Amino acid sequence: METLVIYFSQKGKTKEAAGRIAQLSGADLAEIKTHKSYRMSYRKTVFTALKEILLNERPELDMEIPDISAYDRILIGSPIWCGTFPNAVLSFLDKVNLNGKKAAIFTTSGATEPQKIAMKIKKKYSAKWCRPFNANHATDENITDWLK
Ligand SMILES: Cc1cc2nc3c(=O)[nH]c(=O)nc-3n(C[C@H](O)[C@H](O)[C@H](O)COP(=O)(O)O)c2cc1C
Repeated sequence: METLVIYFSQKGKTKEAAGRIAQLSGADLAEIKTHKSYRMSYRKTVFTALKEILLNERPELDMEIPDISAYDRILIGSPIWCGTFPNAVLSFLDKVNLNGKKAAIFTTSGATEPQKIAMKIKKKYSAKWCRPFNANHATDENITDWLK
């Protein structure tokens, strides 16, 4: 099965999880990059994230959109910001067609679990959605189990 792991990460935790998931699944790995930089303090990130959520913004992407048609399975990784996905991830999801693809989300967070976000994403974007995965403290065994 051809798999793409695509992730957004501000501080590197999701990036690290994405790298391990890609390695263990033999997937291609790509990063969601935005024109605007999120290199900012925690406080400013909270402010920025809330503004983007409230205004339903879609930060402009600064990346080549991978050719989704080349993949059977898309694994989307993201930190949880203010209980949801950073809007940059929605900018990406708006640009691709996951219809008919197996897809799943994985998250890193302080504590929030990915299930509620997964429900929201499932309602908005059509795909064959699989079980979401909390990548906080995930061992290789946890990842391999999830990938089955
Ligand atoms: C703006 C902002 C909002 C956050 N909101 C939440 C939250 O609602 N729930 C939670 O458990 N963690 C929250 N966190 C913590 C991040 O999800 C966590 O640190 C994540 O692993 C960061 O991933 P990264 O290193 O890939 O950027 C938030 C962090 C930031 C910067």
